[in-house]
Amino acid sequence: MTSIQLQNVSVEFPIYNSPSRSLKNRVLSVATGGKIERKSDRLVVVSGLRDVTLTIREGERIGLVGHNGSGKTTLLRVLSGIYIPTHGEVSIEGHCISLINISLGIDPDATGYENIRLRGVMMGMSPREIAEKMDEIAAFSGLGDFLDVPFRTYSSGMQLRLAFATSTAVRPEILIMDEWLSTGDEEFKGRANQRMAELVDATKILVLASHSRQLLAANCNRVIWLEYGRIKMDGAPDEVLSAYFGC
Ligand SMILES: Nc1ncnc2c1ncn2[C@@H]1O[C@H](COP(=O)(O)OP(=O)(O)OP(=O)(O)O)[C@@H](O)[C@H]1O
Repeated sequence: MTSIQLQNVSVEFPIYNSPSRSLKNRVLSVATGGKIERKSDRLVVVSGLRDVTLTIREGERIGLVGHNGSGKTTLLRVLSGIYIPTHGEVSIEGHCISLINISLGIDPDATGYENIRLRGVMMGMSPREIAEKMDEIAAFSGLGDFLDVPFRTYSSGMQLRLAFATSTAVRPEILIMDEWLSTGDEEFKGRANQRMAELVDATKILVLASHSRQLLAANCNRVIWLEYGRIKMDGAPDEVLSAYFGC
């Protein structure tokens, strides 16, 4: 059964070389959603997440909301295995793909085809799976003969087409996103939107962080509001989004 379980998870970023003496000797809540704490004379830490306990089950489409610095990206990175919590336990059952950075693994000097392989490996695809999907990814990218030349010669739109086509070629059980990926010119955008909708439909658990009420209301069946790295509210989208957006 696909599931995610977080037990008392905290993520702290120690700040070395910080002007710690200029920070007051107490917890500082900044105007945004972040928190800086002076632990001792020598140690200043920024809290990303604080004591988060959370269970996500199959079928749930989770939306994350919160002010800048409230911990949304930190949580997505913990779920993607990029950050190991400073405290607490994370247990993830199911094949998980993160679309937080779709250009991760891309080598500017490698060709389009080589980059499809590199990115495929980064996402945990086997060489055989990559070979099976190669034609479909190449066709979806619409890059034609450009796939034989180095990535660095592509326009920024072409680079995104390649990263998008490759990153959305797998069907994970758990999908982690921080935006609705939509890229390219009008023609590509239409196809990209459809591909994203199919990907989200096929996934068993979605975790999507966004500042867009419309996007969260359209795609989520549960919304979690983070503030200062903690869960402030967790419930039905209508209820949480109304409370967060204030209407
Ligand atoms: N690499 C890092 N080093 C130090 N502090 C960090 C790091 N990454 C995040 N933080 C801190 O952790 C807190 C949470 O940041 P995070 O990026 O998770 O917020 P967010 O909710 O995604 O914000 P936004 O809406 O602006 O993207 C912030 O106070 C931030 O300063």
